[in-house]
Amino acid sequence: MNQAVGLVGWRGMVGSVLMQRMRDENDFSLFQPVFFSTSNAGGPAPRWADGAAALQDAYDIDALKKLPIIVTAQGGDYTTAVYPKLRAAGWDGLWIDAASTLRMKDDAIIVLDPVNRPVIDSALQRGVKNYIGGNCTVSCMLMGLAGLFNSHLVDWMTCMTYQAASGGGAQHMRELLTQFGEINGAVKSLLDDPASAILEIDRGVLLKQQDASLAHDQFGVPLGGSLIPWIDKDLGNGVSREEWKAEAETNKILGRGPAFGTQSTPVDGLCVRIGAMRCHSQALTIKLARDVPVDEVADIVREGSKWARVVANEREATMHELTPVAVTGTLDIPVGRLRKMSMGPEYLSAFTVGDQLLWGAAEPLRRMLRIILGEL
Ligand SMILES: NC(=O)C1=CN([C@@H]2O[C@H](COP(=O)(O)OP(=O)(O)OC[C@H]3O[C@@H](n4cnc5c(N)ncnc54)[C@H](OP(=O)(O)O)[C@@H]3O)[C@@H](O)[C@H]2O)C=CC1
Ligand SMILES: N[C@@H](CC(=O)OP(=O)(O)O)C(=O)O
Repeated sequence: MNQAVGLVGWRGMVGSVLMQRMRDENDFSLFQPVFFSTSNAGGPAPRWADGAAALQDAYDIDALKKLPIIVTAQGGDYTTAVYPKLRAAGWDGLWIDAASTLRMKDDAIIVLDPVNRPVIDSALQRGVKNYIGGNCTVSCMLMGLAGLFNSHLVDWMTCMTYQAASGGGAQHMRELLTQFGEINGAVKSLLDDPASAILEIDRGVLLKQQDASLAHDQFGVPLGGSLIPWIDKDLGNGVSREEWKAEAETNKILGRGPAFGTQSTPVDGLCVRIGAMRCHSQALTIKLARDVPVDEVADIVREGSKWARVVANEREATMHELTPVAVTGTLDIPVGRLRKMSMGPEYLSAFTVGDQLLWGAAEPLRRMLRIILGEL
């Protein structure tokens, strides 16, 4: 019989995308799933999981302990509450997790195998037990630029992000759409009248955005028709936690930095929430280690991973291929706007887009499970 694998958080937003990808790729033929729930122990397993037993209690350490592998997309609070107890109870299994809680721990690897398979393989050989998905923005960026990083062509990089509502979770996506709807409703009669003045419509929009009644429980402020240049916690030094992750996680994924006896590659920028649904986009300035012609850069990007796709730096291609609308629901990571900047021949601009629920969350986890099962 196949190995048993515990699945926690399978019905959440990230978990649902993960389950769909696993079904699409026939992953369930490789293991016996044991489904857990934090809210409905004893309830039925998902309808599509033929023959799976009833849901087990995701807080039951004895039940979890029986599994050699646990995959969780339940969230950081769950990991914080359960993981230490499980290890304290002597559990020696493999923990695959979407949450950031354990990411930077010394005994954890950040998984993004198309970029860092050697780091993963070496960890498995050493007996490392914790394999954690990276921050969505970092993972999507590296899936696009793996070629340049792994060729040691990046001296430093700035990333200015345009992050989707989904990064905050399902309720944030709903709130964004509710805001758009409320704003539209506030000026609908004016919009329907071709003779109305645009500045009157604009005033109506602003009034609604500034109205305390506009839905804002999740974001705290209006996002529809606006943006929020701060994501995640305030580290107290002018840097947001999302911005801090860029350098910390990029280097850890690549196996670089003092912990690996090498220098870190500086990666820094500003992280901004915008009104996109589930694709994170990033404008990058890359200081190349040497002057590499743009067509060579394009080849290196293309060869960096099977999913990186170079978009010609032309208006039509950019408008149709380098947007959240074009990328949502696909594993493609388009990289475009490749050109040398006026600062000099070693300064390269790039723009990339990635579905943050796929490469940014679910895909690295299911691939890690396949690696462990010897199927990738
Ligand atoms: N959102 C994102 O973009 C990313 C999130 N992550 C990480 O993944 C983890 C999970 O995030 P996310 O999937 O957004 O969280 P969700 O809030 O969508 O799901 C988490 C859990 O909430 C419970 N839940 C309660 N009500 C519902 C409902 N109506 N529908 C579905 N589930 C419900 C489920 O647990 P139960 O079945 O036990 O009741 C579910 O597993 C977090 O740690 C996050 O940091 C990582 C990368 C990106
Ligand atoms: N913080 C990310 C989403 C996320 O879950 O990131 P992390 O896995 O690093 O906590 C965003 O808001 O877009």
